[in-house]
Amino acid sequence: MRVVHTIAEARAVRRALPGTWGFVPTMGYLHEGHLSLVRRARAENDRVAVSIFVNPTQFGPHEDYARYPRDLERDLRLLEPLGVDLVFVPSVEEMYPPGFQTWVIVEEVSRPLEGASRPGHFRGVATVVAKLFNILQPDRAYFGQKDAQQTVVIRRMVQDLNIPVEIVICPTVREPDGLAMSSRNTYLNPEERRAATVLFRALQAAKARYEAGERDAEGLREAMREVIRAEPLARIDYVSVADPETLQELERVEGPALLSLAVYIGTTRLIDNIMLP
Ligand SMILES: Nc1ncnc2c1ncn2[C@@H]1O[C@H](COP(=O)(O)OP(=O)(O)OP(=O)(O)O)[C@@H](O)[C@H]1O
Ligand SMILES: CC(C)(CO)[C@@H](O)C(=O)[O-]
Ligand code: BAL
Repeated sequence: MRVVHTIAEARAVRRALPGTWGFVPTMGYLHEGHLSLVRRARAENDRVAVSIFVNPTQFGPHEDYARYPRDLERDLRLLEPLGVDLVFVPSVEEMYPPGFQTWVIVEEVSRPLEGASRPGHFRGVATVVAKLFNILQPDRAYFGQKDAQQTVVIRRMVQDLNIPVEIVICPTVREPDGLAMSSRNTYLNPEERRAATVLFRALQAAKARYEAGERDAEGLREAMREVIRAEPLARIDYVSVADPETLQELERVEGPALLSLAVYIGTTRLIDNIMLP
């Protein structure tokens, strides 16, 4: 497993090792969700690259960039047994040298949901992912369904900019009590950790109402809100029942629907989603 910090070294390793390349972009502090992407990439490609980069341009000025958890040694220990060929760990200066001024903006699908709550977030995500694709030139890239809007934004970018990479979306890995794995779960104290199951419980409540015949999208949103309001440590940022491709809010659920939500547990903001039917 080669661990490199510069773009020149990453390109050299990529060029030296023949075969198909799978790529898993991450912000590190790896958990089983990330590792599931790496295993899938390992199974489907001759070579696997992982990037670890806490990308400052996708964080708002009042977000958690500075305190985002980082532990490179632990991450490398977790990756070593998985058969990863290349780990790319650039510095901020390597990715954004002085004079940097070019951005990738995916317009419509970046606007609602996470984009509305985190202005500029998807500009940062799309730009860094485009750069990583250009540097590593993977055949396939692996993303988690947990960040559902991110998968829509990246797919759109790849299609619109003719980037020759296949985007593979992998299922959300959960804790036994349903909480979606996230590096941000480490911010939760024990009481908040118990309360954090409210995201998955809210999604399940809406799903149950759908299965009981509810097709009014507002009825499904209300089912989520009821569960979250009953949890004193939780505060709703948004609940959504949207078209999975356009991400526009639905009035009626006649076909596939993306149920998603963002909830503050104390000061920690968590997201989750499921697809219907
Ligand atoms: N529970 C999960 N199951 C499957 N994939 C996941 C899970 N959590 C994160 N991923 C995916 O791993 C990739 C890297 O995500 P990232 O490093 O931001 O992890 P994270 O734990 O989601 O962090 P955050 O705390 O920022 O939400 C993304 O494609 C993301 O969707
Ligand atoms: C795709 C990504 C690594 C870009 O910084 C990030 O948004 C993430 O971890 O999901
Ligand atoms: N979408 C995962 C990375 C982030 O929250 O900034």
